[in-house]
Amino acid sequence: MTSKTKVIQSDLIPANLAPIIEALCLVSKDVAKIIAKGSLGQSLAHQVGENSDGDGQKALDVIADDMFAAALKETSVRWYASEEQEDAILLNEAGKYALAIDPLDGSSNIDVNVSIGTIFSIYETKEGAEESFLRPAKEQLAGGYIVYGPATALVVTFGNGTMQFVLDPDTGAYALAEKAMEIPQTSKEFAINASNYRHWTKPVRAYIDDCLAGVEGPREKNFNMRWVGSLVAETHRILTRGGIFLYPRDGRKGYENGRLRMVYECAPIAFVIEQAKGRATDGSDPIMNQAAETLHGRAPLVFGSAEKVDRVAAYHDLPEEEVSALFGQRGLFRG
Ligand SMILES: O=P(O)(O)OC[C@H]1O[C@](O)(COP(=O)(O)O)[C@@H](O)[C@@H]1O
Ligand SMILES: [Mg+2]
Ligand SMILES: [Mg+2]
Repeated sequence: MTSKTKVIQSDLIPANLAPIIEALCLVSKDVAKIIAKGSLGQSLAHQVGENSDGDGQKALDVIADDMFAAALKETSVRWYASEEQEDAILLNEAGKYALAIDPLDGSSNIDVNVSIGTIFSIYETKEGAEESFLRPAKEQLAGGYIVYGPATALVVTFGNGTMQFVLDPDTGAYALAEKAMEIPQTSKEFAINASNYRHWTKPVRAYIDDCLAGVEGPREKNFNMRWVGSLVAETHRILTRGGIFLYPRDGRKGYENGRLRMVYECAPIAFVIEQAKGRATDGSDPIMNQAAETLHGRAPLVFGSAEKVDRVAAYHDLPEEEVSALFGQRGLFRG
């Protein structure tokens, strides 16, 4: 990329947010290079600490966080809230925006060469940090992610559809690949960490049981399962070929609201999905209408093809006796 060409050039990016998106793209190129060096480069996967959510902090979590914070300090971002920092930090006193970020999502995959990513969310800033981030997800100005996979791609929405830009290794710039992504409405794939089956609530167990029952069960068709352990990778797959993702609340201590954090994971992913004509709920109610109570507060997350997400909500609405019934007696809409 010559110094003249911008890292991302598109009239589809609102002018007021372009400098922030450019900063995210420039840092993402450096993060992609660090990841691409793998074990030839600095060690990325060893634990260097613990974040406020009690997760082990990998070296790359912290490296990426430092890189994004430093670059965004030069933009109009006033508050910077990160998975890797206890509290939001003041970057630019005069900044107009509040940015929340999961600098490195899918950390358990860093050392096994599986796709990982960065998730971000942008709001109009308010005076204080809490009021800037603890607000309904539908107030986001922008939401998106960068996935570091076989291709490095930026998927972003500003409220007028979901766009995909791909990093062209030949030019070193992100180029528009899709102007309006739409989630395919039919798919036979579901994504859930099935090892937690015994901890799930009855509606979620019933929904998965009925998928597993295949053609012999009430769904009368067979399904396939995927679980990458990287939210951005699952999101990208579902945006591209449909399906449903579930990280529900479960009975484990600390998982009363699932594992994913509202401010820098659920809210931006919900925004991207809804703008691609999909659906994102906590199992029953839209994520976009909800606000986190604390910066690292969690929310159960179910998203994907609208009909599938609606079906999960219907399981939550079933009377207790019907949920517990063996599959086949459920009064659910057929199809
Ligand atoms: O290991 P589990 O319980 O299956 O959870 C996997 C989920 O955890 C996450 O890795 C959490 O994100 P971080 O890696 O940023 O902490 C998601 O990307 C992924 O969907
Ligand atoms: Mg994450
Ligand atoms: Mg993370």
